[in-house]
Amino acid sequence: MTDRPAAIDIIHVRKRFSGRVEALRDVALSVPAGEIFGLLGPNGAGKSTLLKILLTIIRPTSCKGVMLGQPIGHKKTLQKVGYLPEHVQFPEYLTGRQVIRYSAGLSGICSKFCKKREEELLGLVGMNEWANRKMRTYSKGMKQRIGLAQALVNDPELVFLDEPTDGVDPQGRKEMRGVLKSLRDQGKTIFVNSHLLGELEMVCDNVAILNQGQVVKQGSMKELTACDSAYTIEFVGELTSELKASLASKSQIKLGEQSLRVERECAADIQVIIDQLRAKQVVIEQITREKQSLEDIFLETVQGTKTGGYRK
Ligand SMILES: Nc1ncnc2c1ncn2[C@@H]1O[C@H](COP(=O)(O)OP(=O)(O)OP(=O)(O)O)[C@@H](O)[C@H]1O
Repeated sequence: MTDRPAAIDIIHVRKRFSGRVEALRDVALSVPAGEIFGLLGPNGAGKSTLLKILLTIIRPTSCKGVMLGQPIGHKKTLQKVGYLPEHVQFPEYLTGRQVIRYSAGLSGICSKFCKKREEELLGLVGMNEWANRKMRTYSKGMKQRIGLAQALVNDPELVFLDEPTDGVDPQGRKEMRGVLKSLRDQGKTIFVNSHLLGELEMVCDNVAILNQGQVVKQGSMKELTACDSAYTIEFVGELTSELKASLASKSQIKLGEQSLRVERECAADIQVIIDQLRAKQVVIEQITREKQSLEDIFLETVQGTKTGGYRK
């Protein structure tokens, strides 16, 4: 986690539903302000329940902490918050533009500013062209885009997005990532719930993994994915048998056909290895840092399985 002040800092969050389902068991989370935070977890982990507690949609069994400097549940703070629910539904007889206008009205935005805001938001989510068509004619991805626009209508400091890219095509997902990054650049905090790990990996600064109602891992994307890292040096040319033997003698170095994999503990030796290769006129094509994918970390944490690393 970074040293930024927390937009959300919570401890002892518990939720037991009446059917005795323990959806959250003593959750503690810290979400740095001005960053993109991803909450991931398998189905039923408790992600939506946590979001709904923060938004006061459901009552926690216990919850301590603050959101935007105020205790959780402080109603006025919610005026600075935006929310895109999972499976968002809007009246089918409204157009996309009308949905945004309606949300602006609910947020108390005066009609003078409403028109300008409407245009800005439609542009931001790429829906200008279809703004005057009715919701019933929209694809799932288009509905999600309008859902995102309505979540931003009050220019929130903190935005909660529950599965925002559900049903959105690859182009739309790319655009959505662009929107999230531009919101972060404006200093906003974005809290995304998702099980699309690849999506989160591309956009999040920090993540937490929730499993069976408990946070099982939390940290910056950089810290988490850097574990087990190694370097791969790709080269063109023949290694002399003497150099091969010298490299192979080190257990942290694995020699491939035209590549070398150097474990992280041996990273300080990389410069020496590069010098050795160059001295033998071996051309170095590229040096890449290997890291764990979010999927590896997720599977390792949640299921105790591992699928192997990938390069970046
Ligand atoms: N209103 C409710 N009454 C009883 N149990 C509930 C209620 N809402 C959720 N639950 C249960 O709480 C647990 C957590 O559900 P939640 O919807 O928060 O999970 P999730 O991580 O968001 O899952 P998904 O990824 O499938 O959306 C699940 O076991 C769910 O069945």
